[in-house]
Amino acid sequence: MTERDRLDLRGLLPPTVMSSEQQIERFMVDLKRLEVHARDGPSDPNALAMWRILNRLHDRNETMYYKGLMSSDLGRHMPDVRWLKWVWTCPHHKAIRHMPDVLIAKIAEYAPIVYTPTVGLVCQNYSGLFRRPRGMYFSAADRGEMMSMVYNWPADQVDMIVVTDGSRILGLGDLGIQGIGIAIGKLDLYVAAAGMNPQRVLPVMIDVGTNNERLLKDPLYLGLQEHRLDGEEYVEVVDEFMEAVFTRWPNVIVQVLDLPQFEDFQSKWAFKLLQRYRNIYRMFNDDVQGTAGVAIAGLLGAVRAQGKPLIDFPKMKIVVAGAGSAGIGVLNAARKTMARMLGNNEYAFESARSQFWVVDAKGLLTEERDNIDPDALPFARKVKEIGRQGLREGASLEEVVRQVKPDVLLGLSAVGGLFSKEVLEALKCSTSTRPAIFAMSNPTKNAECTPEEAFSVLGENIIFASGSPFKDVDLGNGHIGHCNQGNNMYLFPGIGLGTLLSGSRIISDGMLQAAAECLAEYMTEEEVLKGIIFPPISRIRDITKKVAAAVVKEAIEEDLAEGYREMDARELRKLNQEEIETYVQNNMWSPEYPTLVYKKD
Ligand SMILES: NC(=O)c1ccc[n+]([C@@H]2O[C@H](COP(=O)([O-])OP(=O)(O)OC[C@H]3O[C@@H](n4cnc5c(N)ncnc54)[C@H](O)[C@@H]3O)[C@@H](O)[C@H]2O)c1
Ligand SMILES: O=C(O)C[C@H](O)C(=O)O
Ligand SMILES: [Mg+2]
Repeated sequence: MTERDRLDLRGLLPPTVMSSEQQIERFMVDLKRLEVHARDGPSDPNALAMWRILNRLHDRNETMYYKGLMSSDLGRHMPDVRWLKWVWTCPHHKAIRHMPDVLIAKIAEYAPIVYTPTVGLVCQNYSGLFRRPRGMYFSAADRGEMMSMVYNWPADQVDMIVVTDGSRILGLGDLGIQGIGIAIGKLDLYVAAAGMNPQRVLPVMIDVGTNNERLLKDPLYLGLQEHRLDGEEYVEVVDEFMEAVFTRWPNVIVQVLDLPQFEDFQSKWAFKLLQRYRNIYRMFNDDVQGTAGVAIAGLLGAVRAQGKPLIDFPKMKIVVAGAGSAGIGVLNAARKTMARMLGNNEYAFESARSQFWVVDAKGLLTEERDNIDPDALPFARKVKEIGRQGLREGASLEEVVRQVKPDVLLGLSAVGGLFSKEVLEALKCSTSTRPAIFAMSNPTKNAECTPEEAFSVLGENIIFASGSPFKDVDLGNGHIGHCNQGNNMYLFPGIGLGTLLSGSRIISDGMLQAAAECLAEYMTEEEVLKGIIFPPISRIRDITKKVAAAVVKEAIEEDLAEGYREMDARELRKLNQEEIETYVQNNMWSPEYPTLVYKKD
């Protein structure tokens, strides 16, 4: 550590210091792991190999990497991965610069590699995959040092930070320091979808230990090998980190903006930290707030897909499986949206509550539950009420679905296959003309059901969305069962960009709501009636631009917008809708080489 401090490297490398022997062993074990995956793997070795190749390109040539991810028509010209192999074998960096068009790829093809689901596999294997550092590591061992070590980061400007403590990575549990992979993957979307400048994004891992016994015993694990800090000690570390990054990158004079997104924290901390920081710092929690917005857009899409007016949303009966950060975030937002439609008063808020049934690991949640989580408490059903519905505390998901006959079954449980054949059969009793199934857990194997399973049990008259990408289903009668990807990726890049460009000091509920409404309105009536309620990922840059514009507009209306660079608050207020979109568009980074040498013809 003394050597790292002399070289100003604190925080730029994972906390564990390894000998060269250990480094070689780590490399060899990682090499072998590919074989193991190939032999017995449910994991996809091909996806992991593609990630490695892309990652090397990311390290070597950022412009080319993002150009590859962002453009939209490789599919037609280059339907396979030949270009990646070519990049890999090309020895001359300069040669790449002269052949940009060859390297154009499409985001729909590569998002599943750099983001969900492959990013999950990457996190699970990150200690082995680690080659070059990317991002910063603030560990429990750095307490008292954070204010100075934050200056070790080489960039003077940082627009966007994605930070995780690795405690709940997708549906994969505690992956400790290896969770930094998700911060890197999310920031790839900030660049590719929102046009954030890759030089000004910072992935961060707060390493407060891990409770994953396998990692605690793994000699090649790169993080702190101690149990997680808890309570006040934990909060102190996160406080120190927040203070350090906001001290180095305040936004007033130098117009440098930073904006952290909290990602994949255990729910017990997610809500506490959100309440602690959201009114002081410009931050948001993607799993709580981003997911909620995407789910609201999906739920409103499901109402439209039944040919009903949006005002019918408060009549929907919704069963939610999973009451963690994502589930509770969705429940709160859906309840508020219903209440707003019903008159926005206390009575409306109270009556909206009765549209939800929450099933967690212990079954149906009621007021009879011992040690009830305070965040889930508002959604615990009254015993008398559910008695009349033939239900009880702890009733199984299947029973709940059978008795409630819901319009929507939404999963954020991280339990793959939870929507079993029996549960889907029970949904046949739904009183809806077109029930909706949202199997939102990630990665792929954690999805509550696949689209094939849903369409095969329930037939074609359903709406289906999943968190990870699946292919549409050929229903065999000339019809296609559409599989939507309901993932917070449709919102977080736009929320980040919109906040940055508005110059708002906080991210208000109104700004989040505007983002969700923008996504909900994005699909045309015709698309929605076909069951297409979310855009395809190939349109992510366009939807992100619109979401960002909606966030800027709302910040202006709420008088929160303080402006960005030459666009001060007064100028911002003069812009109409179209001009706001142009302003957003003009501030999106594109992967082009800057001209360094000008030559007269
Ligand atoms: N699609 C998206 O955009 C999106 C966004 C955020 C989270 N997610 C996914 O949602 C999942 C949950 O995330 P989280 O942060 O809320 O996790 P979490 O650990 O905070 O919560 C998980 C919840 O699921 C419940 N659960 C466990 N077993 C269950 C069972 N058998 N039946 C019903 N409920 C059960 C738990 O009791 C808990 O309430 C993860 O897989 C994550 O990838 C998806
Ligand atoms: O990372 C994703 O794909 C979505 C979400 O943030 C999750 O935690 O699953
Ligand atoms: Mg997440």
